[in-house]
Amino acid sequence: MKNLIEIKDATKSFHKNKETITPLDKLSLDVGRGEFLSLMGPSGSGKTTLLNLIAGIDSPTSGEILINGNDIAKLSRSQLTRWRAQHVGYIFQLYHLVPILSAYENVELPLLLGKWTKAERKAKVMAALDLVKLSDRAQHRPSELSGGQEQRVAIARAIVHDPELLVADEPTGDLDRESADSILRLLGDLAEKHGKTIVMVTHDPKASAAAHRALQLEKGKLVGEGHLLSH
Ligand SMILES: Nc1ncnc2c1ncn2[C@@H]1O[C@H](COP(=O)(O)OP(=O)(O)OP(=O)(O)O)[C@@H](O)[C@H]1O
Repeated sequence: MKNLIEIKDATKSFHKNKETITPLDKLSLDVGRGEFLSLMGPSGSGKTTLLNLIAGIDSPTSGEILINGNDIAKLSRSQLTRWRAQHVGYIFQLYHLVPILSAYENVELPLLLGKWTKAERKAKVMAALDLVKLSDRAQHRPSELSGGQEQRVAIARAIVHDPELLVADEPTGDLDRESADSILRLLGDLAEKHGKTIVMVTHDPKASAAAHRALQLEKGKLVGEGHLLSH
């Protein structure tokens, strides 16, 4: 199977008072294995809603979300939580690191849910920190790191359990250009050298241009494809 993600007619709607809000409207989308995809679009166009459906944080009102051929829209809340812990890494704009823990301990967190021994955890954490080029900062706390380094720790935490899917919501939104570019190169490497499938929401055309494919959302529908900037 070539695609990791196959979304078929996914709709998400909410009822508020007597109004129905439809952040996603019968959206269909395929994402290949090892593809780095960016989603752009105006505020309120449904980008985060779509990302949350792909990551199994939320379920669609109707439609299918096939990941690896498995329709996660059919899973119960607890099945979805278990599925997510195994298959998805989430990267946030503001890193969401635990301030009182070291970089090492932050990266170790997702592994504490599994049944690895301490030595196995150590090998995985150090491999992830090595991949983001921060093994020399393992004992630093987030406040002792730059924004770009904090985001690298957050990426190490997202990949430490070796998920095939990474979702990133504005991962460079809080970074200066140089740090942003280095994070984008890292995400590109994770797709190209490590086979991760990455779906990234961004408002930054330059970040979007770093992806293999860029899609534009408007009012809950895909309206266009292509890069706003060339490489
Ligand atoms: N739980 C909810 N209940 C009601 N409406 C919601 C809910 N979640 C999202 N929405 C609405 O769905 C629409 C799309 O929201 P979404 O966060 O997906 O947009 P976005 O494209 O990510 O925007 P931004 O770029 O500002 O983050 C918005 O109008 C929002 O108010």
